[in-house]
Amino acid sequence: MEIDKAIRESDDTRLKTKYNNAVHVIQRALALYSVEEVAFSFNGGKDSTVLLHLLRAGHYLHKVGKNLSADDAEITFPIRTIYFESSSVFPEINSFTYDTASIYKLQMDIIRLDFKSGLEALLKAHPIRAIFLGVRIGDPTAVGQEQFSPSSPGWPAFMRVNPILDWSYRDVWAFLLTCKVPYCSLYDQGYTSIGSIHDTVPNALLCGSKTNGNEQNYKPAYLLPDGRLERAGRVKKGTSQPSPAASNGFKQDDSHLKRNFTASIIVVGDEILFGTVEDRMISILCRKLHSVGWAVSHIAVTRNDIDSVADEVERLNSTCDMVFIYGGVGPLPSDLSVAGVAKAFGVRMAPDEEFEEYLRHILGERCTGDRNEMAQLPEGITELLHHEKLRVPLIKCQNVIILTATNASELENEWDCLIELMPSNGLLAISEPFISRRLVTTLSDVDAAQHLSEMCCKFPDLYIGGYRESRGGSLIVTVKGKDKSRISTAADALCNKFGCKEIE
Ligand SMILES: Cc1cc2nc3c(=O)[nH]c(=O)nc-3n(C[C@H](O)[C@H](O)[C@H](O)COP(=O)(O)O)c2cc1C
Ligand SMILES: Nc1ncnc2c1ncn2[C@@H]1O[C@H](COP(=O)(O)OP(=O)(O)OP(=O)(O)O)[C@@H](O)[C@H]1O
Ligand SMILES: [Mg+2]
Repeated sequence: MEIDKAIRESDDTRLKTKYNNAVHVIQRALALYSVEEVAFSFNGGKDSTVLLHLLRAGHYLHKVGKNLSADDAEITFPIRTIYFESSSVFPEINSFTYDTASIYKLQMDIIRLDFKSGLEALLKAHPIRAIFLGVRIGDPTAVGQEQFSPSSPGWPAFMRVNPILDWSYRDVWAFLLTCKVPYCSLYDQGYTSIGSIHDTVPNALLCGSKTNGNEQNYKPAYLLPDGRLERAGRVKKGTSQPSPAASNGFKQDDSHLKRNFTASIIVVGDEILFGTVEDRMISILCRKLHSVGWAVSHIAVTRNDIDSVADEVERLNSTCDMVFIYGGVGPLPSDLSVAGVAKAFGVRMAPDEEFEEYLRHILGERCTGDRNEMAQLPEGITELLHHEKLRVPLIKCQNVIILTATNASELENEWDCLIELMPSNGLLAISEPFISRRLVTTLSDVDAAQHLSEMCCKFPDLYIGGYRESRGGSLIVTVKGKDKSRISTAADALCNKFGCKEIE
C-alpha cells in the first residue's frame, strides 16, 4: 500500500508517530463500527485529503490484520464519502473533489443541503453511526473535541471521529509531500485554509513579488512559516482585522492614562511554602507594576499542583485586569503551572508547533518525541510574546501572563521585553505611574492612629498607611497616589501638623 510504504520509508520520526496514531484511531473506529456504519466527510480541503489517504491506509491495514485479501482492500475504498457541495465553493476545490473521487473510486454522495439537514437525511437513509472528519486542533470548531466526540447537542446523533485532531499544519504538509499525493491547486497559489469564495483569500503571509503581468505572486501553502496563521486568509473581504490592542480590551486612545488597572501575582512553589526558599521577585514585580501605574491587588503563593494553580487563576483573573504567574514552568514533574492555567480556563493542553520549534532550538532533539509535554500549551487561548532578548517567548493566556524568570535579573529582562512589546500589542496599558512619599514619626501608635484616620478621610483618593520596623521603633508613613499635588498637600499636612519627617 503506497501510503503506508511512503511513511515507513521516510525518516521523519514525528510524521511516523502522527501517522501511526491516526491509523490506530481509524482502526479502532473500524473495529467498533461496521464499514456500512461509517462515513467520510470529504470536501477537497488539505485536511480531508490527508484523511482520505489515512483512511485508505487504515482500511487496508484493518483488512490485512483480519487476513483478508490485501489486493482487494487496496483497490476498493468502501467507506461512504459525503461531500456537501455549495454554490459558493471554489471551482478548483469542486473539480479536485470530483477528480479525487474518480481516481480513488470513492462512493461519493453529493449533498446540496446545509450540514444539519444534510446529515439528518443521510442518517435516515443509511445506518451511519460514525463520521470521519479532518478537524484539527486550532480549527475554531475543534475546541473541546476529542478523537471520538459525539455530535453536538442539537445535531443529528452520530460519533465524530477526528483521526488528525492533534496534527499541526506542518504535519499535514509533511504527509502530503512525503506521500506525493495530489492536492487542490489553490494551495500552490497562497491559499492555506479554504472556506467559501466569499470568505477566503490567499494568505498575505505568503505574498511574494509581483509577476511581469503585474499580478501578485503567492508562495505555496507548505512554505507558511507559522502554522498558527493558516487561517489568516479566512477573513471577510472588505473588513479589517481587529487590532490586537482592541481585542485585549485596551483602547488605543489615551483614556487608559486615567484608568486604574489592577494586577495580581501568583507565585507557584512548594519550596516557598516549605520555607526552604525565599521569593525575591514579588517586590520587584510590584514596583515594576507601580511604575506603570498598575495597582497590585493580590499576591498568592500556591503549591505546585494543577488544581491549586487553577483555583488561584480562576479566582484572580476575574477580579483584576492582568494576572502574572511564575514558578512551576518547565519540564519537571512539578512544573504544572501552565496546565493549571489551562484548567482555569476550561481548555485542554495541546501541542504548539511554534513553541516546540523554540524549544528544539534550545534543547535540540531532546525536547521532541511522541509526547513533548513542554510544547503543550492551553488550547485556543495562548499567544506567544516574542522578543529578540527572550530565548523562549513568554506565554500569554487571555489576561494571564506566564513568566519564566527564576531570579531578579531574568525578571528585569522579561519585564523590559513586556514593556517594549506593549505598544504593538496593547499588553500592558501604561497609565500614570504611582508616586509616593515616605515620612517618619515618633508619635505613639494610639496618637498616630487617630491622625492617620483623619488624613484618610480628607484624602480618600490617596493611600495613606503606616508600618513599623519594630514595636518600639518609629512609625513609617507612606502616602501614595497618582496626583503629585495632592500627595504634596497630604505629606506637607502630615509634616506640619503631626511632626512627621520626610525620609529618602
Ligand atoms: C460531517 C459534519 C459533521 C459536523 N458535526 C458538527 C457538530 O456535531 N457540531 C457542530 O457544532 N458542528 C458540526 N459540523 C460543522 C463544522 O463544525 C463546521 O461548522 C464546518 O465544518 C464549517 O467549517 P469552516 O467554517 O471551517 O469551513 C459538522 C460538519 C460536518 C461536515
Ligand atoms: N463541505 C464539506 N463537505 C464535507 N465535509 C466537510 C465540508 N466542509 C468541512 N468538512 C469536513 O470538516 C473538516 C474540517 O474542515 P476544514 O475546512 O477545517 O479542513 P479542510 O477543508 O480539509 O482543509 P482547509 O483547512 O485547508 O480548508 C474537513 O476536513 C471535512 O472532513
Ligand atoms: Mg476547508
